Amino acid sequence: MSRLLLVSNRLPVTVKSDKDGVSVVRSAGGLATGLRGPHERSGGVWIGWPGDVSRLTPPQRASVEAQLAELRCVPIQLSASEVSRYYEGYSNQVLWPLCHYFIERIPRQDRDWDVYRKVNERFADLVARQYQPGDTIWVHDYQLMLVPAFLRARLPQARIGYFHHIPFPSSEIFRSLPHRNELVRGLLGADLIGFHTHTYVRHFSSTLMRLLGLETVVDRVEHEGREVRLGAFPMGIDAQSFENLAKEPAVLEEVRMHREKSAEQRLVLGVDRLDYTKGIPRRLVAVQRLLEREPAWRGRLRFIQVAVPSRTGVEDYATYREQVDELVGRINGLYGSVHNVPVHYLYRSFNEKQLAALYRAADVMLVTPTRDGMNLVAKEFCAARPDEDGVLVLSEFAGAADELGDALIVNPYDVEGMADALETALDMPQEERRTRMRILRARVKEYDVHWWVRSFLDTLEATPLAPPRVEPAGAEVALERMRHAERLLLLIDYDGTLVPFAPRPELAAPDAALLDLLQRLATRPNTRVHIVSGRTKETLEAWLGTLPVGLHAEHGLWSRPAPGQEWKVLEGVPTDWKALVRPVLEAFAARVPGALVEEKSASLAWHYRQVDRVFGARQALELRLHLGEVFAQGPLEVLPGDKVVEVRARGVNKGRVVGTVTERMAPGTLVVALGDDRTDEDLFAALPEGSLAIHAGGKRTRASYRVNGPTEVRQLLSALLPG
Ligand SMILES: O=P(O)(O)OC[C@H]1O[C@H](O[C@H]2O[C@H](CO)[C@@H](O)[C@H](O)[C@H]2O)[C@H](O)[C@@H](O)[C@@H]1O
Ligand SMILES: O=c1ccn([C@@H]2O[C@H](COP(=O)(O)OP(=O)(O)O)[C@@H](O)[C@H]2O)c(=O)[nH]1
Repeated sequence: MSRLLLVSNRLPVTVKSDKDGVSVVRSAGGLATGLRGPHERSGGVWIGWPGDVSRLTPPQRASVEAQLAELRCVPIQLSASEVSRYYEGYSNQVLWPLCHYFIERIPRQDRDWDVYRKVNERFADLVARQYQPGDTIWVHDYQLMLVPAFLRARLPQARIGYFHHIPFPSSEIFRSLPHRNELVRGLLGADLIGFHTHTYVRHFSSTLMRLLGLETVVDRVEHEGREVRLGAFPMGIDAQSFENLAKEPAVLEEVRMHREKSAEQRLVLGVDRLDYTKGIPRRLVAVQRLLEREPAWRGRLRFIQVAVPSRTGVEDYATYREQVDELVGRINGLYGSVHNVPVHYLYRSFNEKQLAALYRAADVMLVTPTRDGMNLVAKEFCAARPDEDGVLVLSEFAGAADELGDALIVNPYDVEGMADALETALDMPQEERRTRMRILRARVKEYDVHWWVRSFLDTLEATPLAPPRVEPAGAEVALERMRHAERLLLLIDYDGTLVPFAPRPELAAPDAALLDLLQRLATRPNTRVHIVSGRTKETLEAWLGTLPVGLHAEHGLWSRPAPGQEWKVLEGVPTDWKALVRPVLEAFAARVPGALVEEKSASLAWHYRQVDRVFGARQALELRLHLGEVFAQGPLEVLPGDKVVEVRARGVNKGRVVGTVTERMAPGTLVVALGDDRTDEDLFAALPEGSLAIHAGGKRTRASYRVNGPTEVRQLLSALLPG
């Protein structure tokens, strides 16, 4: 088992200071419990912020550090201003509302981005200092979205996982963020990116497509020559511990007291941080609605709402608190009596034991956030019900709803519907309560926090490590070999390699500098140049025909080895299929604005560069599936290219060119191939041993060298020329 380096904003500890000195106490939460075992067993460390220790004296600080080291925790020191801008500012006032669909709550000026970025970089520096080869790094949550990419730059070979604990919103929401691309690229530094639900994975995939044009194939995305995996790992709780608590005599005694106080009443419970995502006001209004429309429930219902103070330094939370206070007052004013009030509002935090007692005492648990990444309270309630009683009313917008379908699922925006669900829950026959609770408990107990940790780490361990990436120094090495070769044979692709992509195929004509470069290369001593392209022979002839280079069109179907010579075609390549395929491509072009069909002598291409990214990618996939089904065993190949789907006769590929041009090659010739897309991989695969393959771009490739697109290709080729 490799050492596990855990990285989170907060360390799983609390630093307490009193008259007896300072002590570092472990946190009780489920996440800390679930991760502690693997972390300690692996001999790894946990890196994060220990909280504000600025008021401690130097000896107290030394004591804290020693205690942290004992717990295998490595603290990062954050100044008060960093906490206020990176944590309270960017994390909690920008990313939090954004991911929970509250864009209107984001401040108009985003002043804290720079600090967020800087603190993320500091985290990465600290992790890199702790890292030893073979370690596994697991970064947690939205406060640290840039850390994976910062780490990847520092530790190209490291195994890095990231888990997003809050919702990942629809791409339509995410794209409203000014620094959206940096954040998404930050996550892509990881080998595995985990979310609670498939919906969040789907949102992240479409964000990748919309913002960066990256396509997810099943659960994989290619980015900068690496494969990044995405997955849904619904987080669980320490179910056994809640069950045990709920059976403890002291807890059962507390349960008895809760129930005794409301012997004639039904107990309804809500437990949340006081956060605007938790849907507390609408929940209160739903309770009010039930009392309003069903007088029989008045005096017979006791709603305990625990609201844990949270982010009290952020203004929105203070306003929200006032709103909740006011509502509670209004409902109690309306439906309270001298003997009791319907809403018991407790603005404070409870420990797990006290919570277990409340959970076990409740008849109905209301968990109705408007958005929630998972919601652990819902799961804790089930775990704390070994009596198989109690009804869970759960918002469809909590991640937990994907797993807990046997709860009463409600839309938290539909107040009337919530009042109905509350009434259904209160009236539910015992047998139904038991059946539902049994199923809920089975799920919560099996897929607990230990399962979650294991399944994420197992997937991360099974993810192939990023292949060693040849950075620009690699191109330097290639250049040295080219310079020292006795003879050079250059096989160069055109679009995406020598010229950048243009909106339409006919707009990618060579510029004067490129023509000059190719002319000078082709007349360099002992150097031969061949252009190997998917283009038609007419286009290559028109654009490059006067140069002293070999031309190979339509992926090697046509070849013209030198100027003045005849174009030769591969014999026996069928073209009769075009009449069948053309109408299909045309139909797809007609329904996809911006798409176009290009006809070549023995192939057809469906282009979608000018189509909306997400729609284009989907249609391209549909077209490929459709053609694949129709022509499954036929004489055709359907090739995905760069914003193009090409259909051509099977067996015609750029690899064929290699055989003909190297046939009478003089000894001491170094063959060098340069290309950017899938069709160039055929060329690379066919190269004789000892050749150089250079990929231009960020895709996965069999080439051993990589440069960054046409500008760097041209620089590399120019460096072969004198002066
Ligand atoms: O083998 P290549 O030389 O790389 O040619 C591949 C295809 O290139 C052309 O399409 C691509 O370039 C166009 C101009 O920049 C761009 O508009 C299009 O989106 C790209 O896919 C060409 O039209 C195809 O026939 C070639 O097969
Ligand atoms: O008085 C309280 C109320 C809640 N919690 C804990 O806080 C966590 C809340 O997690 P959840 O996923 O429900 O919501 P979050 O607060 O993370 O948005 C749960 O584990 C609760 O047991 C607590 O310790 N004391």
